[in-house]
Amino acid sequence: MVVLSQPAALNHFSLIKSCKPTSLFSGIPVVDLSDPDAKSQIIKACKEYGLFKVVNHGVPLEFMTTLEAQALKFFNLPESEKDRAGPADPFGYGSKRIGPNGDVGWIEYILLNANPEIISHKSHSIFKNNPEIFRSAVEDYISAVKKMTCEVLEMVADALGIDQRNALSKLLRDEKSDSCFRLNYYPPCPELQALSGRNLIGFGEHTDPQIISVLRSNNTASLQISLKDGTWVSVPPDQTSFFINVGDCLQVMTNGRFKSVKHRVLADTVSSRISMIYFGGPPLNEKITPLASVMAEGEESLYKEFTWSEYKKSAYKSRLADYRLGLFEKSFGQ
Ligand SMILES: C=C1C[C@]23C[C@@]1(O)CC[C@H]2[C@@]12CC[C@H](O)[C@@](C)(C(=O)O1)[C@H]2[C@@H]3C(=O)O
Ligand SMILES: O=C(O)CCC(=O)C(=O)O
Ligand SMILES: [Fe+2]
Repeated sequence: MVVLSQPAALNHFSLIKSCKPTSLFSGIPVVDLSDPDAKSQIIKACKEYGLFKVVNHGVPLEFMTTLEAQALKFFNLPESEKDRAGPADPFGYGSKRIGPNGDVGWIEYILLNANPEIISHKSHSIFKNNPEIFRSAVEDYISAVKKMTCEVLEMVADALGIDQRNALSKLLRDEKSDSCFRLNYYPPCPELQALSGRNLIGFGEHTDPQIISVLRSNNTASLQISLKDGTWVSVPPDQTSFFINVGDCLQVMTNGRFKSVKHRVLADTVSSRISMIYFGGPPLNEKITPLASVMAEGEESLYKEFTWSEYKKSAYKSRLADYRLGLFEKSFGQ
């Protein structure tokens, strides 16, 4: 038997993986939201990649940099202080463990309900021991990103020929919208150098369960997506833009036309990564089913009927890399 020796910091085997070297992918679609043709470019990107970058998005740069600085301040606190805002069950501060079913990553994070009333609540566990400026940076950022996301969803609805332009955006604007927000911090891991050829998993491969996810990160090229042919490629970072990806619900609502993209993050030896992601989700009781106007005549839904609450419950019983939509697919011809 060959025993691989491993630095103590990495004594969790499932953090280490040998991933094929990836190249920086130059094909990520870039959509200028002020371009009159933006909506058709978005549709094309959602079908081909399930991910695109947006520029001219209207979110003030200052909101991104202020939140990044506040988040770094938090992640640089002593562990004992950060732990006062944990554990993540699912909301709160978490370290290494992702979700309730044994997934791990080289990561620290804060997961929050994105509802403005919950964030502004005085006794919020994350903010009660942290400066007020942190809370207001989160509030400003989420509200601007949510507005931009709703505009993008309105362009999507328009381009899909849906009568009601707000058919998708109203799910995020609903006061019962089950959206969440995540601040991820991936510390550098110098010990990784000793493990030549192997990689350290920051956030393992998965798809996002919600409708849409909007990510902003610092300048690290550690986010990867899986292309249609299964090849993993690295997403060239851009700290002034957003990367928007299709979630499982939007895949279902377009009856599989849009792809919920598989993605992951690998940690680095020298650079730390910080990312902030808004996950736009529907109210819990919302039925997730293909939108009538996207369906061709006689086309059947590829999926069984379910509510977001049912899907979410099932997602929280799954492991990160599981193909969660599989349980909800109709099996034809069997
Ligand atoms: C392992 C898990 C973590 C996760 C819930 C799950 O059981 C499966 C989906 C995971 C995910 C991925 C996207 C988002 O980061 C997230 C908040 C979500 O809604 O689904 C996480 C969940 C989590 O970290 O709690
Ligand atoms: O941190 C990142 O860049 C991506 C993390 C992610 O995919 C997630 O939180 O769902
Ligand atoms: Fe994700």
